[in-house]
Amino acid sequence: MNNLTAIVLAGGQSSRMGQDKALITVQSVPLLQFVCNIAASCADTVYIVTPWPERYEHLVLTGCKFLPEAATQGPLIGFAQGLAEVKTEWVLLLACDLPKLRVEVLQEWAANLDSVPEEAIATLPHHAKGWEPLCGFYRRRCLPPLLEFINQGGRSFQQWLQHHSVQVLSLPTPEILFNCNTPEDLAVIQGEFDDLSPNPSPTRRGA
Ligand SMILES: Nc1nc2c(ncn2[C@@H]2O[C@H](COP(=O)(O)OP(=O)(O)OP(=O)(O)O)[C@@H](O)[C@H]2O)c(=O)[nH]1
Ligand SMILES: [Mg+2]
Repeated sequence: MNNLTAIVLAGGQSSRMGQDKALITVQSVPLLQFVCNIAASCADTVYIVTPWPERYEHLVLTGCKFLPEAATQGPLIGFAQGLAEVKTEWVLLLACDLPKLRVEVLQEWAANLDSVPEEAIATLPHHAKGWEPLCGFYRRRCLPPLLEFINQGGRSFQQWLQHHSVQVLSLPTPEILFNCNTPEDLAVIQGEFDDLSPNPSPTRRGA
């Protein structure tokens, strides 16, 4: 299809949510399944990096392959583990808690990877708090500097990216990065989808 692999990270503690975010359903679809299906529409190979693949075996994850981790050591280490398997020049990295991700936006970004300057190791959205490292593209050749950073004790994407050239990905709407971390975030997203439904719940509409 193209020269792209995707890595979906699904090994977080979900401590703010209080239950595994990967299995939370939005419009009846578990979040991990939603994100992986979008990833599979953009990339030939999709790896799911997680310490607990058995939790997700019942999901419909066509064309996706689990890469089991020994333990949760944070997203940067999970990414490095996935990246070690990648054979393509570019990899799309995604969190599993992005309920507003849009396939057409990722496909458009993927179609423009050829125009990213050679010196950039990644192309990512940027917002007020810095880079959005878990919804963007990295060059496979960033693995050696990433491993060096990790071996020196580094665990933060923001700190690692500070040392490198990164190209900004333009966002058609910041909404697609909506991160579902807490029960309040979940209530917001479920409320929005309820409002779009042809038969909105009478309790939400109120009198
Ligand atoms: N494979 C893997 N993924 C991780 C790890 N830590 C976080 N992630 C993933 O990284 C993404 C972003 O995680 P966060 O939203 O920051 O948080 P979280 O750890 O899942 O949840 P909190 O405990 O509430 O911070 C999610 O897709 C997580 O599943 C890890 O150790 N391994
Ligand atoms: Mg998150």
